[in-house]
Amino acid sequence: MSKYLKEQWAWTLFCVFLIALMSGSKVAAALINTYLLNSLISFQRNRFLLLVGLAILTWVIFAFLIYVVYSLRARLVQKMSLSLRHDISQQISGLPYSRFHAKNSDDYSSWLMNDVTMIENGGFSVFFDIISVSLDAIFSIIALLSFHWSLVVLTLLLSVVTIFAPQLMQKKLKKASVETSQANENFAASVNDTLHGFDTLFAYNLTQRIINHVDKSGRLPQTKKVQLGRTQAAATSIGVLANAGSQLITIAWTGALALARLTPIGSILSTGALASNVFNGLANLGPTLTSVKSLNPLFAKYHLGVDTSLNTSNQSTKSLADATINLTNLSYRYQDKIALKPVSIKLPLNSKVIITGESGAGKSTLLNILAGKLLNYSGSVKIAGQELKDLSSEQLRKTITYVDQIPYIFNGTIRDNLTLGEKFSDDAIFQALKRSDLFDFVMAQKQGLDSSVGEKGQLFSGGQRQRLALARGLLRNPQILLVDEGTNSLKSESAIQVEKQFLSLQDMTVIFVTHQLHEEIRPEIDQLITLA
Ligand SMILES: Nc1ncnc2c1ncn2[C@@H]1O[C@H](COP(=O)(O)OP(=O)(O)OP(=O)(O)O)[C@@H](O)[C@H]1O
Repeated sequence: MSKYLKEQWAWTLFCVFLIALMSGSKVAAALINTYLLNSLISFQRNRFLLLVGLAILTWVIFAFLIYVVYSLRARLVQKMSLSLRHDISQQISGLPYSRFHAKNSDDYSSWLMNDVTMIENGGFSVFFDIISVSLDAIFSIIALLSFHWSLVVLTLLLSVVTIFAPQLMQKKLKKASVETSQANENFAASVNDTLHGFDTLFAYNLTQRIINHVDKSGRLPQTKKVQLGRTQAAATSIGVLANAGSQLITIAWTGALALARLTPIGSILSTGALASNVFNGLANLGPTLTSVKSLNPLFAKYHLGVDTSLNTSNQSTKSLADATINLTNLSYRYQDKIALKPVSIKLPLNSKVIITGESGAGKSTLLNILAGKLLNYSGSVKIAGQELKDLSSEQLRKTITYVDQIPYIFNGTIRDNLTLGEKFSDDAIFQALKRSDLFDFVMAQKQGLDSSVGEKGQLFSGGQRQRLALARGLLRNPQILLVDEGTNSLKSESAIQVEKQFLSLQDMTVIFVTHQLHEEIRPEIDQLITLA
């Protein structure tokens, strides 16, 4: 966490300075009360009026500082959260393919949303709370010392009672909050399950089940929350009782000191409040420090050991000159399961290759290896004479483009989905759309390239989504284009047309995986590989 505080060190220091002023003015206001009463007792009217004015001024300054400190805190916390999110996303984006998929993508979203919110509330914000309560306690101790040393000793002794009294409920509180959190998790899982099944329930005219389910599964978390609320209320009552009792004892002791003429009588108005600052400060310090420390495992979780500078290392970033592919005894296994039996094939530059085979024969596995997703293969894959494992990821991306079997369509415009944020001219985009037979459809849209595709491309048909993904690949004009079942959603006639277009691409090696070989494209094929 210190990394993020250090990044904002100048503003953080300024904020700490303002918090010190805030604590100082709070304690000063309490001290003014002492002198107010003293001036009344000795009938000093002018001094009394002056002190009333000073008290008002101090409270106005205090209120103004609260506004400034809390606004600045909010800005600083947001800046730190932004930086933390940036670091986490940098770690995620630097993950190799297999490491990324070792986790569910929901886990990563949870890091970026839930965990960052937890750190924001339980770490960054709490840091300023710790400073604030500590300074309140320090200034109050100094003020008490100015009255009589015994008040400091008494306050510290009473602090022990105030700190430990609410802890009588600690065990019960812990149990109640674990049970509530568990009940919430179960509720969320159960609601998600029902909502994900909306289509099925709709098909059977049973969407009413959603209401019953939400009502029923929502009851337990409610009960647990009420229990938690009751335990929290009991802990608060005990805390308030201990605090008020301790304040009364302090006031009584101040009275005794005043009777013995050891402190001014007016101090009776301020020692209670000053002692309360110390009780609260010390009572809050322990739990807040624990809350900050409990975040350490979260920070450790994001350190995935990924060298995010890898992509910009001095490895070559040029595409390969002659992207001939040579596979020698290439095989792959998932743990003890063979996914691809050994194959040895040479695929010359610009050749048009179709890979077929039974389901499960390893067609997608072979493409995934060529796309650089599965690097722990056995045997050898050489591209332009270089082992695939040794190529930089940038070099690989510039040479090879992979079009997925189930392409992901982002919720944006047609242009966004094609360019993925990179710069391409409209002409290049149109060319790619023509090659994937989607040009006429896009032009018929009201806003052309800037028309929305809807969430996960739902405004497009399955075949159109696939053609959009093919156009995305073609736009990069790679030397090697890998297409996994790229036309399986298209009608036979359209599929043949798109496949022919692919196979006619002069300056590109095209490796096409398909279940169904259309006889019409056979003459265009240079190599037909059947995996067994
Ligand atoms: N992530 C994985 N973990 C374990 N086994 C896997 C994994 N992915 C694929 N396999 C297995 O590897 C074998 C080859 O799978 P692959 O997807 O390459 O076959 P395919 O020929 O493309 O099949 P299809 O034509 O049905 O898509 C299959 O037996 C499959 O069950």
